[in-house]
Amino acid sequence: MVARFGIDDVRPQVSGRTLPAKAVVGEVVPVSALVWREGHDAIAASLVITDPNGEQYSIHMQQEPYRPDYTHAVFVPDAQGLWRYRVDAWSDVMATWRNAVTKKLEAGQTTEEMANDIAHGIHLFEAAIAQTPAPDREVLERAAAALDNPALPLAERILAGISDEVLEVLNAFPLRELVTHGPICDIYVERRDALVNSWYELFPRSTGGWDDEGNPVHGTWATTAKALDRVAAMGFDTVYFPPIHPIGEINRKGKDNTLVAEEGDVGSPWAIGSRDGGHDAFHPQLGGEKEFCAMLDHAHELGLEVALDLALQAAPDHPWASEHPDFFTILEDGTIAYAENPPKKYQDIYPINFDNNPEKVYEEIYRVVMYWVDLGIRTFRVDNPHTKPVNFWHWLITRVHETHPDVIFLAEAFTRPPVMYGLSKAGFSQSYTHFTWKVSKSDLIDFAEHMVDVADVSRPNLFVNTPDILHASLQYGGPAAFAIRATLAATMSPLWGVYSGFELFEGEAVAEGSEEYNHSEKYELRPRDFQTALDNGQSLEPYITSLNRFRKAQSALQQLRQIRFHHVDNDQILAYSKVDAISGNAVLVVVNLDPWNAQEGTLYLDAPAVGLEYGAQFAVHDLVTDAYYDWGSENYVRLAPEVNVAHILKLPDVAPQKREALAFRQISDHDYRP
Ligand SMILES: O=P(O)(O)O[C@H]1O[C@H](CO)[C@@H](O[C@H]2O[C@H](CO)[C@@H](O)[C@H](O)[C@H]2O)[C@H](O)[C@H]1O
Repeated sequence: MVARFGIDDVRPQVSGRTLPAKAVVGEVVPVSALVWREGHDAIAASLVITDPNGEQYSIHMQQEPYRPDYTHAVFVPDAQGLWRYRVDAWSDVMATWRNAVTKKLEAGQTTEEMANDIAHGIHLFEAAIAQTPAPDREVLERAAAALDNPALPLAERILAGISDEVLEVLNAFPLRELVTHGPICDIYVERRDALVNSWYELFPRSTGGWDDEGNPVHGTWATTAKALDRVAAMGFDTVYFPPIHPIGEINRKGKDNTLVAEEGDVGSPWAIGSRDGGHDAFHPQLGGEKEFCAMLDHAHELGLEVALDLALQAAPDHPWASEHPDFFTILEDGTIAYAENPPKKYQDIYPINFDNNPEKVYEEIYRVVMYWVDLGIRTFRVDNPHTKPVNFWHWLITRVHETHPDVIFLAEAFTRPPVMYGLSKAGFSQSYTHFTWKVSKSDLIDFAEHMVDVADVSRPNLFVNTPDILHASLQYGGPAAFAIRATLAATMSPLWGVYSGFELFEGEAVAEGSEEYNHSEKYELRPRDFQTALDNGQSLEPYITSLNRFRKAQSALQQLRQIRFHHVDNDQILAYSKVDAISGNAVLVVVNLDPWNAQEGTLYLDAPAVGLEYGAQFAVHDLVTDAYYDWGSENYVRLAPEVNVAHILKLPDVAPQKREALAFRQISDHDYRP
């Protein structure tokens, strides 16, 4: 249906409004729309918000000065749950009148010539007064009285009706005619940790240290608890454990992914299930529920959240294989096919067939998830979600959120963008990304700008490494490469992650051209001596701790919806700023992407992008070195990797009146989606 006024390209909206957009509590959510009408009369728009309790309020939307069809507003949800919003367009009769009388006055028209305008204005004020509560009403009453006073000079009468004071009241209590409702859009608001969080991955079984002969000892929940102290001290928020369940013995993998395990090989923890139990059981050497809960209590005391792995597959000796053969695909020869993620082969696991007996499979997985939720787990890292049906994930996440809306699901979806974003749309709170493979300046810029573009749909968790991904830049870049990647991940996105060993600069691949670690922890115990490395000054721990501290102190680094790149005349130096539209906090990050050589250049600051005037002179504070510099629009920068790979500069806070505009991403005419 064609309505009275045009309301197009309303954002955010996801999949034709069939799914909610994403936000978290306290996040600045920009809403925009194209709002238009015929002729020259004024049109205005309101953002009508409904919170999860059904309370409604409305925000006046701003028109872009030179493109009046483009309107925007921001709002900040303050509670978890499903929010709704709508853009309403309406005839702004007061603005139409203001525009007419201003022009006529400027053209020198007389009181007689403007008699109809004055009479019309008085009627409009009467209508506005009738709907405006005291004390604001009195502002309008005074203006109406002046307008209606023939003893006053014409200019004085008109100016009383168009004063800033009157405008302010009319913005708060607009006089709307021909109100046209836009479509209703949903926004699902999660807790803040879904957006702002730093993750650390460790294998609990590797926390046992060594015996007297120097052989690794299998970790327990008690040794894991001890390991958490260091993780918390580095400022991480979430510690993620690969699967903690019994590991299959049939087809168990040996060291470095060999297909035959030797005596004593511990196997891959993703090969879940054995005679000791399946997805709701503990690996017997780690300890049972009581010990696990003690570890969990300790984590919570440290302010750490524990994330578990949800890997929906089964070792051939998983209880499901005998109790629920209908969970799997039986081949013509009666065997079950092992799993693959081409070209990788997972000979030690069976993939689940979600279509054989969906009701039973779905319920069993829900039961497993709720077992862990009931023990106090609120975050799951989901293994390979892109190899399972998306409608299953939507069902599972929605069902879990019905009783536990605070549960966060991170999708390990290293896959094609439509699949990655499809999973996010279906309900995943966060997603792994292709960040590990983005190393050049241009790739990083494209990647980061794209993150902002899809912020309504997907929250990227930038892991610098994983047990599967040791990128070549870390294999050949030396310690500075680790510092560079950590800086980028920790400052580009409010979510970042580190897999253990990164701080020790572990960078040896199993083979030339491979991204697999040598002596991969996926197949053997890997205790680490973090303290000696730290004592010898051979650890990235202090820098990682600083990065996490900066992230907590600088709210600009806690938002995903805004990033601006600044030109540097050197392809090895990347500069970007981030601004928090609520506090005005602004940070500029300058990174040397070359781990081996000092790089220098001139940085041309896009001053308005950080709320400054062109040509402004100001002081910046380098959080990394604690140095202060005087900066302007052109700045010499030099970064030597053996000293520092980056400046993380605190800029002057953005003035309150400029903040909202910076939060709002300008839609270009090219970007217009009819
Ligand atoms: O397939 P991805 O690259 O996304 O990797 C994830 O899932 C894998 C399968 O669960 C997992 O692979 C590891 O466990 C397998 C099962 O035990 C084993 O066969 C593989 O050799 C081992 O790498 C991978 O670690 C996980 O991140």
